[in-house]
Amino acid sequence: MSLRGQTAVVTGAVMGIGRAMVEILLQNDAKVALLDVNKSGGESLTEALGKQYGSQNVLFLDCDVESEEQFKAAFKRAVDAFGQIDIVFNNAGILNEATWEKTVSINLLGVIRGTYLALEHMNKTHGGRGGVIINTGSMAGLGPFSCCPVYTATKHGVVSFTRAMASASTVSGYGVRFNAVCPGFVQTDLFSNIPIRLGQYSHMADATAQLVKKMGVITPSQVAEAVLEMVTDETKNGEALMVMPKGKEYITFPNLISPNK
Ligand SMILES: NC(=O)C1=CN([C@@H]2O[C@H](COP(=O)(O)OP(=O)(O)OC[C@H]3O[C@@H](n4cnc5c(N)ncnc54)[C@H](O)[C@@H]3O)[C@@H](O)[C@H]2O)C=CC1
Ligand SMILES: CCCCCC(=O)/C=C/C=C\C/C=C\C/C=C\CCCC(=O)O
Repeated sequence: MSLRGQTAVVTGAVMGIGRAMVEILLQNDAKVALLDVNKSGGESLTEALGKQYGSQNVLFLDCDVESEEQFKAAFKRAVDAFGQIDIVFNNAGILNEATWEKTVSINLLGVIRGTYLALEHMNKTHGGRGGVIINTGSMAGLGPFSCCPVYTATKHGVVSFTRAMASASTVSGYGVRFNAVCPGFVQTDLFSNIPIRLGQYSHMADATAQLVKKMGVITPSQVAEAVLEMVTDETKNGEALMVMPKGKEYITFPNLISPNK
């Protein structure tokens, strides 16, 4: 499937799931702006990707999603370089229950900030040409993950925000689809040094390791393939797609509130 002529912005693009998404977008002929706080890693990755996919198709932008100023400037530079933005993957996230305010700031506020800034360029009611925004949730955004209450709260926030924005977009005619990807355990850097990341809940690390053994672990590429499906399938809006070793599943939620009823 070709995304030729389409431009994507990916946050948390240098490692893990974000990096896998960058690669699958480039393999499908999109142009990609990589946003990350890891400047040296981002520059060397972009140089390598430029050699493989063409330097005109890939751009690194040093950007902390906690900073409105840096994020706004990064979107502007992506538009200046590529002409428009069609696909946004708000993916940057951390797991740290000790620095829990930062976890909220990156995982939830960063996604909201990235969504609103993206809409400034994509919203059809403001001269944009529409597109799709995918936000990274987690299985922890669908049910409680007891060793990480704050991380769980941020991911529930991401899933709910995404679904509410999908509905708002439909009602308001933004022409932008919104979906959340909800992976189980993924083999990335975030999945290392667990006791430190759990802070006051580090005593639950062993019990969680049992859960990991039971549920299994997936690769970043498996997540990227699931995200690509929601990018390209124009029928998908307001979805939360769970990605697990046993496969993918679109989650059915109770229909408690609908503006159309
Ligand atoms: N690894 C896992 O088991 C799972 C991860 N997730 C979510 O997937 C997303 C990506 O996580 P991973 O790839 O696993 O992590 P990772 O640690 O491998 O990669 C995260 C990337 O985000 C960047 N980043 C961190 N803070 C940033 C900031 N303030 N601004 C911009 N970039 C920043 C890092 O430099 C890094 O390149 C996160 O939202 C995470 O919560 C969801 C489910 C499972
Ligand atoms: C069921 C909820 C899945 C949520 C996944 C998620 O968003 C992030 C998970 C990140 C880390 C997992 C946290 C604790 C894992 C505990 C031990 C890991 C043991 C690793 C090992 O080497 O076996």
